[in-house]
Amino acid sequence: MFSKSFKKLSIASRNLSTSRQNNIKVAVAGASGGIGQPLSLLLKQCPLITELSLYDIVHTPGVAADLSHIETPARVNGYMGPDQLKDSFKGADIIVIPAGVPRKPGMTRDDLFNTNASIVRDLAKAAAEVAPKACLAIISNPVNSTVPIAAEVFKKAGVFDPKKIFGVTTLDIVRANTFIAEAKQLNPLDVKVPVIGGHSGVTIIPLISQAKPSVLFTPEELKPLTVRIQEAGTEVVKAKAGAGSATLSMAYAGARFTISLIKAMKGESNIIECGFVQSDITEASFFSTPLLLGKNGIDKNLGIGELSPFEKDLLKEAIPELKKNIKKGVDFANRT
Ligand SMILES: NC(=O)c1ccc[n+]([C@@H]2O[C@H](COP(=O)([O-])OP(=O)(O)OC[C@H]3O[C@@H](n4cnc5c(N)ncnc54)[C@H](O)[C@@H]3O)[C@@H](O)[C@H]2O)c1
Ligand SMILES: O=C(O)C[C@H](O)C(=O)O
Repeated sequence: MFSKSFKKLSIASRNLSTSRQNNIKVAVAGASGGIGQPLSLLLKQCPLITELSLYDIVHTPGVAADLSHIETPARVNGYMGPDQLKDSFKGADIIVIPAGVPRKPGMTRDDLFNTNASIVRDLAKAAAEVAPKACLAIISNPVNSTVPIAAEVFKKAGVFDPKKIFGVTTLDIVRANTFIAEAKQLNPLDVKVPVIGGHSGVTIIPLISQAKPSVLFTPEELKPLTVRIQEAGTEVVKAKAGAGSATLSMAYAGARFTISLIKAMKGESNIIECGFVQSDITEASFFSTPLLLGKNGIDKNLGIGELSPFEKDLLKEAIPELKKNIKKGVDFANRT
């Protein structure tokens, strides 16, 4: 009798200590927003997450109370306002940042710089202080500049690890997969298209020549398809007519990227996602490529592979714009 209950107890405590080792805390900054709320909902559904920390300058108590009733393991805590920022990030394994203003029709992503640069800088400062080993997944636009800002902040604090700061470009891949599946009548779940470069206009470079399964387009088809992928964000901004930009598809893409990071952290092999990271693959010091993810962020940058002549031209056009966007972010971080 005694030995049976002792056995039960020791199994229970073994399970508890395994689950302690397996704790994954994800913080979302901007959690009350158009992206933040559905992203937090999708993350709450992920059984691998044990703590979901929701930070925003408004409304997080309500969002957290609402999500906390969902019957999944993640404990949900809401934090509101700058006084609670560091508590929300403390101990996080991953910090996802969709904080900041979205575009309205007629605006470029770069037009968001004046507002969003300082928001990302301040969030990165807090992360560098209380969660320097966390992976950062930055969604806030302009991604081509906000990622270099966060990296500079981490460098200044002496805690920069280039394997752990990512700009989330997953939505570009999701769109490329969807549009190509539509064009070729394939199941979108079977299509995988790498999209490299950055996350705005001509810096978005879909590598359709590397699509899996392999697909063929005439030059007359390839050009408009590429432009549609590059301008898909604007397509949504126009359709929303002043009510913001992509939120639901971005929440899906952000959750996909975050859950891939978690799976890799937990030792699952062959987890590959594109991400905008510090890079020496091209002349641009930050560049998105397929990345093999591991226990500590990037295991290996998989590079750009063989480009078609059409894609080489896209790359040539993207580099000057990317370099300009990156410099703007770096200069801002060093000035302020
Ligand atoms: N990377 C991508 O592919 C991609 C896709 C879509 C949108 N975005 C970008 O994501 C950002 C957010 O878009 P959205 O539609 O969710 O906007 P939104 O306005 O609906 O939500 C933004 C949220 O950020 C919060 N916020 C503002 N300042 C903050 C601060 N200092 N700290 C914490 N939270 C703060 C706001 O209170 C709000 O809840 C925009 O910059 C948008 O351009 C990026
Ligand atoms: O287009 C935008 O402004 C938002 C986002 O970057 C997107 O690609 O949908």
